[in-house]
Amino acid sequence: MTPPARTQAAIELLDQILAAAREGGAAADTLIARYFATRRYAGSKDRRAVRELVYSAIRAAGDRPETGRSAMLLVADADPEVAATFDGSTHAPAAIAKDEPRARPGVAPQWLSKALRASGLDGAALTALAGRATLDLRVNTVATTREAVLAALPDAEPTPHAPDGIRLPTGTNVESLPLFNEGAIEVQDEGSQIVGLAMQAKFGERIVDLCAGAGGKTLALAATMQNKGTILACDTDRMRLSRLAPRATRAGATIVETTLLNPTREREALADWQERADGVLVDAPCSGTGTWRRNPEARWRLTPERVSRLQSTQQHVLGVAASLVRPGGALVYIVCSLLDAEGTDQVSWFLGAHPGWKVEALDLPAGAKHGQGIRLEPGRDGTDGFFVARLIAP
Ligand SMILES: C[S@@+](CC[C@H](N)C(=O)[O-])C[C@H]1O[C@@H](n2cnc3c(N)ncnc32)[C@H](O)[C@@H]1O
Repeated sequence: MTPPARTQAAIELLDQILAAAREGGAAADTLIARYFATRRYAGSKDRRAVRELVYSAIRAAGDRPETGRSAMLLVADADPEVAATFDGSTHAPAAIAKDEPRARPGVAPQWLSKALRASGLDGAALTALAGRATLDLRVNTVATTREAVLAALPDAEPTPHAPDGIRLPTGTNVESLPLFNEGAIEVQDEGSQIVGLAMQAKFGERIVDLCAGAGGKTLALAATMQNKGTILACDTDRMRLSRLAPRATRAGATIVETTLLNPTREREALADWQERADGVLVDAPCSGTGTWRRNPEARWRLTPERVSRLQSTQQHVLGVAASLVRPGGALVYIVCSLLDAEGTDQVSWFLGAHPGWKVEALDLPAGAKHGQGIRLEPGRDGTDGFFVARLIAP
């Protein structure tokens, strides 16, 4: 593909991504994969270049743009080489017209930037939310050591904060590495590894991972527990939860059981666990404002109504979790969001609704105190954004 044809392909893809953001359709990565599945003439360099253009345009536009072209013009404004590809030739975008409208540049839609500022993020800390993510993995210490993995992977380096983390060059095909297939490594952002440490899971304990999804944090807990004890991994999403069992098998995490929950009827399925868990992890469904480095188009999908619905779900899940914790046991609340409405405010709500519970101070390898817990920020900590708090039952 010629450089102008790559720009045109990126514009077409952006139009599809915008439509999906408006209508709740597929994620950008899925749309990019589908686009190239039917365009065999595009080689790997073309795909990489188009993908890079698409993501640069997504990162540049704060509000959801009207058209893909208006977003790509932001990239052209910053890069003369891209501007030169708007030459009107065959398969190229039309020449840029004088005063042609651009998408609004910015970190996020205005209502969201305002809410993030009110949550204490401004300037570089705000801009970093839509920056670029590193490729981090967690070493499965049940199977091996970080030193052994670093010795086997010359391109890898230790992550700066997480004790079992390694970092690989972005774009590394992790699934093709023998260590991955042997269960020695799992892709997991360094921030996700760090907030999981707040559970302080110990050898032999009984832990519930209430919102386990495909088990990213479940597997880390199993490793911390040296694969001794019990972890009950639950979720309401059958598809996500079904991905956990094969991952656990690969990692040799034999202490993990799974339970599919019916939303609003979780307590029936968890009747045997009432007040019996040493710890309950609530990695709650959230707006994901801390993960825009990976899904920058998620900024265009969020609405105030959606945040408010998520807050209700978070409170509901926190209530279910509280009923499972034994007296003196711990509830760890995590969101990959930097909005106080989903983080520290939810802890305040919980303390008001559950008399006798106390917040316990956390000492984690990164992050800083924020309200009732600890916050990790992409700008300061180089991780995805997270809020985490640890609560102790009366
Ligand atoms: C942030 S994700 C979990 C990610 C996962 N813990 C990890 O480390 O990869 C939140 C999960 O909560 C689940 N969820 C939503 N409502 C729930 C409910 N009422 N009970 C349990 N899980 C729920 C979602 O399906 C989603 O998988």
